[in-house]
Amino acid sequence: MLDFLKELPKVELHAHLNGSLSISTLRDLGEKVYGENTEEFLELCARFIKFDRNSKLEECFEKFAFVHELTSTEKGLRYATEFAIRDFAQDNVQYVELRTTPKANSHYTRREYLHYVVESIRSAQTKYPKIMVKLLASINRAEPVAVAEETVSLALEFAKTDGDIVVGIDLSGNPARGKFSDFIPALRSAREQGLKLAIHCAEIENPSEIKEMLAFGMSRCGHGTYLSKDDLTHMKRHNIPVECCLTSNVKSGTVSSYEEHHLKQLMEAEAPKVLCTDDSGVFDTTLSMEFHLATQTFGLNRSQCIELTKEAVHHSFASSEEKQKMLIKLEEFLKRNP
Ligand SMILES: CNc1ncnc2c1ncn2[C@@H]1O[C@H](COP(=O)(O)O)[C@@H](O)[C@H]1O
Ligand SMILES: [Zn+2]
Repeated sequence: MLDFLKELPKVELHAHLNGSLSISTLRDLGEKVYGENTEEFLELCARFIKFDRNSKLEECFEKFAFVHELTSTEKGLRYATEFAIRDFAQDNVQYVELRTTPKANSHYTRREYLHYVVESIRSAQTKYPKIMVKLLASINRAEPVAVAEETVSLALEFAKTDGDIVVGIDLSGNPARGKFSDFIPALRSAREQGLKLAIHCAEIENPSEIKEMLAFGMSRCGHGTYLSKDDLTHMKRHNIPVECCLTSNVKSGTVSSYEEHHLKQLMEAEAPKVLCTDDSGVFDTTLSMEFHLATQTFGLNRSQCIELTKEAVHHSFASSEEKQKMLIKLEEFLKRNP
């Protein structure tokens, strides 16, 4: 089964750039950025992917500081983007929607951050022509609304010049921070001007915020862990897929075990869903492994894995021609693996 899943031309819709660098890629990046990997750096890499049974979501957000340091220069950021794409391509992901929070520091502005990422995506497309890459600009809800407004206006600007790559906005960051309603005007303006919205919703228990988010609407829902039965009916009626990230949820402690993952409820309710990695680096996983976990835990068979991939094609922010291309790749794969 794992071989079949590794070969499957998969579609990844929920991947944070700075969270998607595998441990060996972090070492590659360390060498590029610092010239060598010191013992101390290797120790930090090992600690980066370490979780214990009592790990909490809060700890994940502290972990990102380590990669953010590595990508705090133009060089680091460009390499990180290329390496993340390389890792997905190696796992036979045929389409990935990366998302990343534009940052500003002494080396770059938020506009330059996006520019470097978009340029690296373009050059990676030449180097790894089998994978198609899109980008969502992330709003970190722990940051001020003014930053969110700047992110939206930059995403709109890039959507004009690089509309084949920049397709939407993601709302993410520590769900215990910030107030969703404060971000509504920025998100609404993005949507009205043609950007798609993927929103981290119900990653933790917060019924009033979930209500606000569902009333506002979204193209896709990140995690959806604490959606009620009625909410699932809403998702089904409005054809909003839940981006399920099994390892992320279990390792960060928002779901207590794989068996209890809400993918089961989503399947039973026949509600839209997609399998994703979230942060394949931090959570030390791959999309193939996420599918494998789903087959092991919930008994999904090969054709259900294909159906899930088709659902991902359908819910991607790709153009209809691009979706058609993905489906053809799937058909070709099926012919080789009847
Ligand atoms: C574990 N569940 C999660 N829930 C919410 N937000 C998350 C996340 N995992 C990652 N991020 C968001 O993505 C950033 C890292 O990638 P970028 O620097 O943007 O490329 C994190 O700092 C956080 O804001
Ligand atoms: Zn996420």
